[in-house]
Amino acid sequence: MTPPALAQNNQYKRTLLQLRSKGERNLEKYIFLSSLKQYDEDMFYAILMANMPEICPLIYTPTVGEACLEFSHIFRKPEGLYVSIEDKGNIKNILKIWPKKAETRITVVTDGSRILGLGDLGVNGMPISIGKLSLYIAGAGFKPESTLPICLDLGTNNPKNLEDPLYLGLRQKRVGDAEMDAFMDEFMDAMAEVFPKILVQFEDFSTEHAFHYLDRYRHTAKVPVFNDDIQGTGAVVLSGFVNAAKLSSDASGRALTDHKVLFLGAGSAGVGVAKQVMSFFTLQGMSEADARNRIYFIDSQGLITADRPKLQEHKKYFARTDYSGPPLKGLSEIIDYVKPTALFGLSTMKGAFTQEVVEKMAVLNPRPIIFPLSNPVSLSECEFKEAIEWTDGKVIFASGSPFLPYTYKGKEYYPGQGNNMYVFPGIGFGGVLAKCTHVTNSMVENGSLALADSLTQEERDLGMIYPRLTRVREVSTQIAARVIHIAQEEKVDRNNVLRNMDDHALLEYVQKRSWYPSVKTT
Ligand SMILES: NC(=O)c1ccc[n+]([C@@H]2O[C@H](COP(=O)([O-])OP(=O)(O)OC[C@H]3O[C@@H](n4cnc5c(N)ncnc54)[C@H](O)[C@@H]3O)[C@@H](O)[C@H]2O)c1
Ligand SMILES: O=C(O)C[C@H](O)C(=O)O
Ligand SMILES: [Mg+2]
Repeated sequence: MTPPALAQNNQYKRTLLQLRSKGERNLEKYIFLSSLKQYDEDMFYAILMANMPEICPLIYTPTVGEACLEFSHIFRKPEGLYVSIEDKGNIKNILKIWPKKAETRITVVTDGSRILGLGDLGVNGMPISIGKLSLYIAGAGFKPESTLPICLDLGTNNPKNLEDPLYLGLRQKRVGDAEMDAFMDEFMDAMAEVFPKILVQFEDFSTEHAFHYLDRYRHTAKVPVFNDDIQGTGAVVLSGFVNAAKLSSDASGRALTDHKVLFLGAGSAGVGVAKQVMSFFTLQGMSEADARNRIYFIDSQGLITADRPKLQEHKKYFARTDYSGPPLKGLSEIIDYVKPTALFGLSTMKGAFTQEVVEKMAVLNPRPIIFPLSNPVSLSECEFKEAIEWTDGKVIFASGSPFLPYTYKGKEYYPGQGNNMYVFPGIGFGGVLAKCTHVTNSMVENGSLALADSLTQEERDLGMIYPRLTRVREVSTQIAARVIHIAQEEKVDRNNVLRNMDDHALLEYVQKRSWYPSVKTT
């Protein structure tokens, strides 16, 4: 008989106590949880799932950013697969080393070149792939053995890495584009051969490569592919905007079609979000051109206009053709010109939403929508507390990284977390269960709308625009079911068993296929 002191529930409480005894030392908590995952996976997921708001920021954003910065120093044991440029010509054999080939269904692949807003971290980006896959398991119900974290080592341009004697990756500068293309083509072919049932999520590639490889593979690869920073972020922000715009319009009396969105930051995330946010307008009957017209972009040089010489390809679509005055540079003057109802930050510029900027938004709008989405929290364009105080509690807020609720003038306010973690687990799970051949735009868009619809009345009454993190499994199930439905409509599904199921039956099917840890937490 198990002695009472070793009963599973006590071991759960004991492990939590050990974790919490580390106080504010979040990186140590990350290391503790990472070791726990390696020696008692069930306990790790039980703790994560039962304490999502507390543990998620430790294994994911923002602490995962610290873990990446320190990865070559805190590394204990490999948890994923590294594929290096030196493996070129032999990638298939490297992939075959992975022990659980038959079970593998989902991978997160990064090349470490743009980790959160922290820049090129090389193979120190591996914790991003690991953290995202932990959320695929806890958030959606993938079986742990079906997940494969991958970090590609194509060199690094970060001098800190190159000088660090403990750096785990290749000590060389990044290879050029032609060499990278050839490597990626071989890698993608090998992935399809070794893991024919896999769905590939690209993560934290630098902006040009993020767009390039999504375009290159999304229609042609033999396995389904999506880019989380472009499409996942687009989906999560569209969802938050759908709910925020209604709240804002209720206060202002403005039509939903009158919203205007100003973006600070025109990288893969900003442009990905804008493309998705366009469907907010087109779903209300606006033309593509009119929807695009509701969106303005600022990059490091100011308002993006079409007459700017040498404009990067991914910025051209949203470049304004209706402004011809002297270049507008400062955020504050651009707000005066645009008069936006919503301000989104994907700029990696800490504090860019200053008091002046936020107050201006509150003068223009009875309920301004302000989303500082840059990660980790140290790069957030503004803090929740600031946004509440500077708008006298009127702001509709979502940030990329988590903030705590804040009490202002006796009322408690809840920040939204506009982080792709709310959607990628459900989109991936739906895609894999449907055995989809491709991840289509409509699957992503509907995943987003399912998230927007998932708010409970209690959450709506509190003015929330995203569901509570404690409900992420339930919400991912709804997203996954909707994604399967759309995959069927678009005929990219291959799972005949699901074809005749109605929405209720699909939801039940997804629930039944979700994995849970066996450890009891209560
Ligand atoms: N919330 C989420 O779920 C989520 C998802 C993806 C990315 N992000 C975050 O978005 C940020 C951007 O990611 P990215 O891939 O687009 O990176 P990126 O580096 O390609 O883009 C940054 C953009 O910000 C602009 N910028 C830089 N300095 C500026 C300044 N002073 N003024 C105005 N614009 C400036 C750049 O010109 C560029 O257009 C990162 O912090 C990332 O963590 C958040
Ligand atoms: O990793 C995150 O927290 C979100 C996003 O994918 C990012 O790159 O910032
Ligand atoms: Mg990312």
